Amino acid sequence: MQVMTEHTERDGDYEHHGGFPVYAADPDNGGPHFGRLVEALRTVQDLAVSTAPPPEVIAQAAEQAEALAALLAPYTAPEGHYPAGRSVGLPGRGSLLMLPWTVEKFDRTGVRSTGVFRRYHMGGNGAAHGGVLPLLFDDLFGMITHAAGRPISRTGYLHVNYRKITPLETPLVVEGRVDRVDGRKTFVSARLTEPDGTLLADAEALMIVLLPGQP
Ligand SMILES: CCCCC/C=C\C/C=C\C/C=C\C/C=C\CCCC(=O)SCCNC(=O)CCNC(=O)[C@H](O)C(C)(C)COP(=O)(O)OP(=O)(O)OC[C@H]1O[C@@H](n2cnc3c(N)ncnc32)[C@H](O)[C@@H]1OP(=O)(O)O
Repeated sequence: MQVMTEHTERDGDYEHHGGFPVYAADPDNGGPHFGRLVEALRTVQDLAVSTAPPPEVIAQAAEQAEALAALLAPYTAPEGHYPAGRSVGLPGRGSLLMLPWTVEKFDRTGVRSTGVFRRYHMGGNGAAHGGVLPLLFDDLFGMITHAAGRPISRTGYLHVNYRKITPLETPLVVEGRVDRVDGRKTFVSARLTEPDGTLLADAEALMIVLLPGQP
């Protein structure tokens, strides 16, 4: 996947991306063990919201979690200088915040991503939490805008239509594109479906190109 593509219609300003620093993808995806660490942490997240261990096991888990945090804490780095969010070869670009989905198509005509919602993403009665769908769509819309060669943009609005209960642990597809461009405004839309095409949710959003210096 190409990142920070070279140029667009706002050529002169493009390198500034508003007030954003220029990010680059991590070509090593965080090195040989990073993907494994992120996957293990995701499994811990799944278990943290779905297990009921006895107090002595909780105490042991707390100690191990505290030890892990102490191990990593000395290596805190500035934004854009850690692999999370920049490892485009990993699910969710290696960011625990993002859904662990895999980008399958990334070009000017749109972006498609596939994956599952896991136990961690559950809302009520076995279905995906309503809040994780906007997260999926928002990140997709950022990628769509980027893949279309637009400078860094922020979401002005994001509208989600929940059409059907979104299941967990079921392979799903999300795909979207730029519908229209009007100056700084990029209008985008996307659909979340089951592999057989059953529509679960659709969304539309307005992405607004940042002006120089805008945060
Ligand atoms: C990080 C990547 C690392 C590399 C890894 C590799 C690959 C990754 C791939 C892709 C990812 C790449 C990049 C993604 C990076 C960053 C994306 C971050 C996205 C976000 O983090 S997103 C967070 C939620 N987002 C906000 O936090 C926005 C808060 N907000 C504001 O910051 C301002 O609001 C702002 C600046 C957006 C606009 O403010 P402003 O003052 O400059 O402009 P203004 O208000 O004049 O709007 C201009 C025109 O939009 C119309 N308009 C505005 N809002 C509207 C609305 N709601 N409905 C209808 N129309 C609306 C106006 O009516 C006017 O229209 P007109 O010109 O026609 O009059």
